[in-house]
Amino acid sequence: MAYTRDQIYQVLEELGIRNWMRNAQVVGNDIILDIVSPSPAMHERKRLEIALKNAFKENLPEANLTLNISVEVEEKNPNEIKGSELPGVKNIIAVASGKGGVGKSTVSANLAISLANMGFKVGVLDADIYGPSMPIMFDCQDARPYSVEVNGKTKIKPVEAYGIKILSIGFFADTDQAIVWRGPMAAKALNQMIRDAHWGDLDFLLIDLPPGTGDIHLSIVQQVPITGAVVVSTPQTIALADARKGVGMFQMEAINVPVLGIVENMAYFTPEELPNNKYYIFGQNGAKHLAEQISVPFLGEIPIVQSIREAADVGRPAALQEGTIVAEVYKNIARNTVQSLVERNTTLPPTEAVRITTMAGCSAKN
Ligand SMILES: Nc1ncnc2c1ncn2[C@@H]1O[C@H](COP(=O)(O)OP(=O)(O)OP(=O)(O)O)[C@@H](O)[C@H]1O
Repeated sequence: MAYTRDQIYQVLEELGIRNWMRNAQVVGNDIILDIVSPSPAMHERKRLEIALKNAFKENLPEANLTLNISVEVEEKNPNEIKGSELPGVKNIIAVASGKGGVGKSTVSANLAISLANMGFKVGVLDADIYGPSMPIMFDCQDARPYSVEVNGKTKIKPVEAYGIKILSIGFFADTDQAIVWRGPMAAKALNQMIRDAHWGDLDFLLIDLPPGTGDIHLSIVQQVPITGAVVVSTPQTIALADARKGVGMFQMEAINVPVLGIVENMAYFTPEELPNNKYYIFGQNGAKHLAEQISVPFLGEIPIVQSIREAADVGRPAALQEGTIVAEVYKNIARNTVQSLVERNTTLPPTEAVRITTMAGCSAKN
């Protein structure tokens, strides 16, 4: 069987690394590929090699593949924004955690509501392919996104709940199906949700990432120009170790996404009958200290509150209950996030930063 160049491009396209190819020679089944890795790190080149071999084995099973992977590190502007911009979307914030179950999705949902309460136009992309929770948290499990014609192209119209535009893999595939997807397939589905969506005008698109530091993360940071990342952790030592890795991933030379800050979730518990008592179940100030140690902003702490869990389960994020202590806590984190973002945006064209400055009532520190 003779493979074509187009088939090779297709495989690279699906992996999101089409532009890393420098040369391809195809003679019948023999394929020789020259690929450049943007990272000099050995383990990343190894990971790239494995991903390529697996993808070719799956898509072009007869191919005799020879891979020449070299390193080509671009000179980077520290404030560079990667990927092509999403039309109408001004800031893209990735919400990440190293460890699973620390409350990343709950923080994403409530941060979205708090930003909307501040007057921003907000969207949420649930990229947690293996455990999409936004449909439940926004009480729209049964919703299905419509398609709309935009400039002659068919686009996906995000579902809307509480004024937030939402897209989740949960709207398209049942969770069991999504779980068995391999990296490139999941990445492709995500890319489609990002690129083929008609988000309209958004001040913020929050991307709720899966826990950990894996292929999905790499794929997203390559596909979209992420303005900054928020990392969520509990104060517990094992969660902090993973949060540190999460921050490290964004700060890697090849990824280079500014970290807007760390949020400490489940910081303490206060029983209703003892409102002045604080019990530091997972340890005290762990995430705050981590933020200080690695010199990233600390965005705030969220206590363990039963109503936060209940609100998530009934699909009405707790931040919607304006005037409550919980809503204030999230509002404070939203303000600190915007503040951090404004500081990050000072190096972008002034109109962007000025616009956000005016709307949030926050200003950049000089
Ligand atoms: N501050 C809080 N107080 C009480 N319960 C909370 C709080 N934050 C999160 N929870 C609850 O903890 C559980 C885990 O939260 P969530 O699903 O947001 O975590 P996650 O980090 O996104 O998980 P995953 O690893 O599955 O993506 C949920 O039941 C949620 O309702």
